[in-house]
Amino acid sequence: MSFVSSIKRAYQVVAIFLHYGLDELLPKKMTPWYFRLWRRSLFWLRNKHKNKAGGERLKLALQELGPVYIKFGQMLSTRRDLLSDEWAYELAMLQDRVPPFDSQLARAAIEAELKAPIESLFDDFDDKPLASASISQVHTATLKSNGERVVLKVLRPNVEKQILADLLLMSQTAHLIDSLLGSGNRLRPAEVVDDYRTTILGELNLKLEALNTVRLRNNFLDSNALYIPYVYEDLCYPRLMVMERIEGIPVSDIAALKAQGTNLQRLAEKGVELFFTQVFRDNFFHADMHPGNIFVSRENPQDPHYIGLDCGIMGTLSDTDTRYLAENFLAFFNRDYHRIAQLYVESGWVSADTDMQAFEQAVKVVCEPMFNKPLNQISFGHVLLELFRTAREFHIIVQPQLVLLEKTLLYIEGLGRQLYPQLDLWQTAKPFLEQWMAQQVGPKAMFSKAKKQLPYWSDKLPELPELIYDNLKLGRNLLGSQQQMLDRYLRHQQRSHTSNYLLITSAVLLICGTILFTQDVTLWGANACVIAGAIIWLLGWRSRPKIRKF
Ligand SMILES: Nc1ncnc2c1ncn2[C@@H]1O[C@H](COP(=O)(O)OP(=O)(O)OP(=O)(O)O)[C@@H](O)[C@H]1O
Repeated sequence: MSFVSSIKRAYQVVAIFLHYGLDELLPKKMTPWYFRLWRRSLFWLRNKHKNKAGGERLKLALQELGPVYIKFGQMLSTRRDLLSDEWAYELAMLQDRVPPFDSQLARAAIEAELKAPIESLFDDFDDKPLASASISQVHTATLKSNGERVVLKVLRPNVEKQILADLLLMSQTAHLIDSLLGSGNRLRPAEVVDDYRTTILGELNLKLEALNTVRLRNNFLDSNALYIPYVYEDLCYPRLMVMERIEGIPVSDIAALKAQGTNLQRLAEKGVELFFTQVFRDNFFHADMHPGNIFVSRENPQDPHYIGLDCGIMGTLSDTDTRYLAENFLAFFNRDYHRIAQLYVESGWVSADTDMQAFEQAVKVVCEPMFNKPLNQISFGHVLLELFRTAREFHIIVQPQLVLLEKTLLYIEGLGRQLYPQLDLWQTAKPFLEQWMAQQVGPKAMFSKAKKQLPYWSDKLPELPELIYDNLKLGRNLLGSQQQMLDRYLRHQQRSHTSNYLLITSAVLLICGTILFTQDVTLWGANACVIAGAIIWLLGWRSRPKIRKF
């Protein structure tokens, strides 16, 4: 995007914000005189939606700004602890109720990927979209080959271009703010935008999303907590994905869940279990768990299960990070901030020269007010966020995967508390984490790790005699060539000694000859010394070893 179009887009963003009067929603203390002056200088951009409530205005503004802002709104909608119910409800509407795009464009995009007419593979393709979301649009159809009801998810036209342009603008603004705030600022908007960039770009390849969906589905095939729809892999492309159509109640529709008598406590607890299972058992977690992607099955309301969609953004952690994260949770649940600070160092998240006492003190400042509350009132996602922020002050670069995880925890927690406000994350998570830790250390863990390696060894075992023979042969050849090298080296050393000895002798004789010449004592003696010195020098020179590699 050129500089001019960047400026144009920046103006558009500001204009939309002001047209929806979002500046009026800022608290007075956040609007210093220069902000008010700047606002007045843009007097022609008036609030055109005075009659609408704040939440609705924010929703409409984000919607008009496009996918990048819509996703941001979705992220916000889960934070019921930060937003009023009315605002959260409005932002939750962003999830799958974005105005649809022309179905002819959708048809053209689908057929371009399939390289065939829709009717050749599907019956009853519905031109009216089932849902129209920020990145894609979803149409229903029936698969000709097996008569199954499916959905076709197709990317919005030009969505990549729009997203990249917006990200560039966001990143330019963030860098500008960064440099205005100086190096000591806690906000680091550029870092936030970079994280967000990685996340949102991952959503733009539906082929990748299809692969993620298959992997997550396989992890939960036998689960009574999560169902992931079947994906028709051979009908998936970068801009198109075909999968089983699911039926369920959107998790944010609490009224419908209550109406069918869903056990909300069980549902909230299952959400927490799912988070820990994905992170610790599978090390592959859904990192975009906003309510628009989660449905609840209508079957068995007393022991309900979730249905998960949209696996565009998935996270994984390294083994070490997973282990330290688990310990971190346990230390946190045990209210041991000394251990928390220590774990940051042990895990390598903090450099060894960090002022540990100061860091521990900072961790204490974050954790102590939390520890005074009952566990069911603590937001763990929020605490983790604060810990990462503290870590940043100590120049710790928190890896994007951990940030992704922290956001997921925020979602899960927001969702869980929305379903069941008394949700005690600790009671639900503790047994899981303790069991996991027990599996990681001790003889049982060693045994299970050895068991994990078993298929590898059973695969390699038949090759073992051949490998031993090859290695012995290699060893023998190596020994032979080493012996040759040693002989050559010794000969070289010997020649070098002889040559040095002769050259030194010749130098002595030449010096003696020169002295005898100057003394005018015996001319024949001086001549003999010089001649002998010259001959010996020649011999020494000739016997020099040649420079060679061994
Ligand atoms: N397999 C499916 N069966 C039934 N409905 C589906 C299915 N997949 C998607 N949908 C509907 O389409 C909506 C959008 O799908 P999805 O979340 O995958 O799209 P998206 O563009 O990635 O959206 P966002 O990024 O806003 O989450 C879902 O909220 C759901 O209502």
